[in-house]
Amino acid sequence: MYKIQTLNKIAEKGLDLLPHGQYEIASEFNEPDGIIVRSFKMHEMPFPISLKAIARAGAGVNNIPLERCSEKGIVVFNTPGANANAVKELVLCSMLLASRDVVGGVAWTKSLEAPADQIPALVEQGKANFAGCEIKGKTLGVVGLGAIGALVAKDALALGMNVIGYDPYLSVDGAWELSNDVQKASGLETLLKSADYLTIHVPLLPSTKEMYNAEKFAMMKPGIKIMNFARGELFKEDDLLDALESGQIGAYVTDFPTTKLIHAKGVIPVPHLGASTEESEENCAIWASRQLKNFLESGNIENSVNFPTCKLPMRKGIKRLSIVNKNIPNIIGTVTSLLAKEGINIDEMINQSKGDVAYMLLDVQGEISPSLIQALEKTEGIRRVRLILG
Ligand SMILES: NC(=O)C1=CN([C@@H]2O[C@H](COP(=O)(O)OP(=O)(O)OC[C@H]3O[C@@H](n4cnc5c(N)ncnc54)[C@H](O)[C@@H]3O)[C@@H](O)[C@H]2O)C=CC1
Ligand SMILES: O=C(O)C(=O)COP(=O)(O)O
Repeated sequence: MYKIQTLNKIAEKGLDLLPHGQYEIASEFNEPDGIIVRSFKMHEMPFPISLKAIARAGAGVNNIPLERCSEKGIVVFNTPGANANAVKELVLCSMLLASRDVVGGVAWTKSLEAPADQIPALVEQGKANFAGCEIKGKTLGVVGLGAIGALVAKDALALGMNVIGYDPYLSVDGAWELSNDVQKASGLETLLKSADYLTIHVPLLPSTKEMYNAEKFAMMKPGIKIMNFARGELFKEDDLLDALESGQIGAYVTDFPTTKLIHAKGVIPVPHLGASTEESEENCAIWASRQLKNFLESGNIENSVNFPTCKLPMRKGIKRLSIVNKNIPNIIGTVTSLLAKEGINIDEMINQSKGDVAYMLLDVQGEISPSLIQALEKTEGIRRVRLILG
């Protein structure tokens, strides 16, 4: 029986893929085999030895201590793309909210207290306070052209905007997805100088933290409208507040409100709703559950954040060793000689590495004794050994 701990509410359609009798699912476990999480912050959480994998039902993994997971042989998955349409739709909506003061206008209308026959006249008198501009013909800068950025770029073109994009690490698949009509910025500065609207879709990493600061704001067109549905920490908050106050930034729609931002001039705070649609929650939960199930039952890894892709076909009756190790010389030799000493034959094997982490799967014939597992576990550089029976 595999124990799966859910740290956030996870859509039932995903959890239903983990059959009762084989999986036990609860929000609290002392020794879970796997965790499914959304935005719960896991940095302070201790990880028991039983924990083999974490599936993030979503894209951003900055809430997960990836380095500690790799050191402990815990595989982390995410589901980039599964919630991209939901975020894209809210970004498009936010671009309109930043252009037309619908938020202020609705609040003002709801505050009107007058006899019913006077409301239409009051509305006509007051509406001039909420007028705005159109997005057609304006230039949208999209930073990060992955799952979300590419969708936003495509739909902004369809709405008649000029779109300029920047992503120095764009994958080949990502490049195929991208419309030819998106202008490719030669550098971030070029994009920042030409954009009337800016939307950011990059992960929060040490290299992207507070990347948007006073120096960058000074490059932008005065009054630029910014949408941040990526992560709040991408912006240096005090610089942002100054730029909003001075009007250098005209509007800032953020999915990551903070105490200081909520009431600041030009801010439209959204309570982290980017991925909160029924469709996206189900997609993410289904994808996360599938990845976790596949890994626990076969040892196969696909689309992990901290591990290489590594898979062998799974068959009934197979005896498989799944071994996580440090990516250092001689481990494969040590493993194969330990197996040979016990008369274990290797039918098939695969070894892959990603940075400091390496992973191997060995389909074997022969008796795998607890003492052999212990000997493997004691080998220097080996972080985790698991026997999987097909
Ligand atoms: N508000 C919400 O509810 C949601 C927020 N997000 C956030 O949006 C981010 C992006 O999500 P996806 O598009 O699904 O991820 P993705 O992995 O498909 O795309 C990210 C893109 O950013 C690019 N990139 C990385 N560093 C960059 C840099 N310094 N400059 C320019 N481009 C850079 C990568 O090459 C990649 O193409 C996530 O990491 C997450 O933080 C994602 C989903 C929901
Ligand atoms: O997928 C992401 O990166 C998100 O920010 C979505 O977060 P959530 O799953 O809605 O808590």
